[in-house]
Amino acid sequence: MDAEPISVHLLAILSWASEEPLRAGGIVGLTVVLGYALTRAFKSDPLSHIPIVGPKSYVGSYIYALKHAVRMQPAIREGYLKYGGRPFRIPTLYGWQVVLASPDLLKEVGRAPDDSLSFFEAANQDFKLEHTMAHRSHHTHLHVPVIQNRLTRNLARLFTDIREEIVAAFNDGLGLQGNDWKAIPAHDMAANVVARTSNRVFVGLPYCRDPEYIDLCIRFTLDIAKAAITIKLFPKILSPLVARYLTNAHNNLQHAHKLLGPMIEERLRLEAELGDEWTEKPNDLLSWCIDESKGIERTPYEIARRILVINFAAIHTSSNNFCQALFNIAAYPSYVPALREEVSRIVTAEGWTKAAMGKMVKLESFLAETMRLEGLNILTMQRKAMHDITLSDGTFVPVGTVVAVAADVRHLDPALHGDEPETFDPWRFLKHDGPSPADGVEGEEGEDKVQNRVVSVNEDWLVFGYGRHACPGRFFVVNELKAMLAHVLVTYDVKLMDDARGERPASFVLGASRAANQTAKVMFRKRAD
Ligand code: HEM
Repeated sequence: MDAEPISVHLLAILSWASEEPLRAGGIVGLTVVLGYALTRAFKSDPLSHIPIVGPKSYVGSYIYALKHAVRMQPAIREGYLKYGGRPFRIPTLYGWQVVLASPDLLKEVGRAPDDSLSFFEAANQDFKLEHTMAHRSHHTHLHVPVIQNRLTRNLARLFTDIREEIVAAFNDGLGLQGNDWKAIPAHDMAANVVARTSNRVFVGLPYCRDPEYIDLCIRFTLDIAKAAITIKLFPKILSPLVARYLTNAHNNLQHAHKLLGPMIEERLRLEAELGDEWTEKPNDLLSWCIDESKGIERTPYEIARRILVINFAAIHTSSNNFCQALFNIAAYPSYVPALREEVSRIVTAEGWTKAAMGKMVKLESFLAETMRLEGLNILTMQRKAMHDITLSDGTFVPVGTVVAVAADVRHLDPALHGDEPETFDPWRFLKHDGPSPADGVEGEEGEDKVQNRVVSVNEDWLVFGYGRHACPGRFFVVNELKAMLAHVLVTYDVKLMDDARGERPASFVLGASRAANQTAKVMFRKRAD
């Protein structure tokens, strides 16, 4: 199945060739519709057995696809309710999106090996990774076990560095004077603090404070997304040339090599010279990636590229969720005293440690609720069929089809997550064990527990995916996000801008992805006490 209809290529050629925008607009519009209709009309439909959401006619489904290109959520919900958890498909501008929603099928997809339902090939189709990141990082994944095992195991030891970088990054990023309020562009600030903090652990000082390197780490993900759109506008045969000359994918990789290459070279030299006697060896993700790199992976260029690949997975995912939680702190001030009390009490008793973060159950529930309602993935766990497959419910999935799991509708299902699922309830995931103060049982006090650890992966909680490709960075990032939020709560007052009129900045939704509002500002002030 070719996922890029002829119309998309025609659109590209026409819009490049024409110098009369208005007339070209009309011609392009007509061509898109005709191209799409022709593409579909002359192809047999290998997915005809999977029910469709929206109109069944060619032109009707194209108009439906255009309408839902911006917001796919209502279409997914319609399919979820209409087909009662059975697979369904939605027309998109690039072909059919097959959606799975039943717990059994999502478990099956999560467990499927990559030579059957491929995570990497689905990501490649989306982001054209073989051209934007080059094939090596796309096909080798040594960083995944490194993140999953070594990063996770070292979190307690690295926590002092994480905390130090958070404090410094907020100080530098906010630039507050005295006790005055200051309006801060929330999204950009969040990206900067997250990129610095994460890279303190990825590559260490001084690189995590180098504005040029941090800018590259933040920009890289967006450049990949833009490059993928450009590449998809042209026939596949031209992809390598388009990636090389019409996008800055290649320049970004060169840039990373220029910035990190000398340091990586020096580390490789010391490793070769001193081996196990290198007592000053940095304890960071870069060192662990070097340890695991063999043969042609073990060059400064390849290792620098791998660090960018890790940033691609880490920065925007983390900063978006931090920004969404920050908007919730600003928009729902009535919950702040309880959160502040919890953070102050635990930090006073334990200090700023990983163990202390684990005890902040109200903060964890607050973060989980933010991710449930404002998480990045409306659809998740995209997988591409590498051969014809028949799922356990009998659904036939032809080779080349991309399937995905409906995360949002499960997160909004009242049977799974309780009443009023559309409402932000920061204590939704708290459970009080034992008597509460209101019970008046003397000498006994129950304790709050969080029912849903954010790092969980199960069929009802899909923010980090599920199964063999569930996010390996989740243990790191949940600690990082909690440490950042705890720091904000006890160090700053935060409120919405006056002109927001009490309304939380709306998220930006495109297709099946959601991002925090990119332009909204939030007011910050250093707390007096
Ligand atoms: C709040 C932040 C984050 C969210 C919401 C998130 C979410 C996800 C999701 C949904 C997947 C795909 C799971 C699947 O398809 O089954 C994934 C994969 C991945 N994530 Fe994260 N992630 C976050 C942060 C991070 C961080 C900080 C790192 C690195 C330190 C990271 C590294 C990765 C990698 C390498 C993969 C690919 C795993 C594989 O190839 O098997 N992520 N993440």
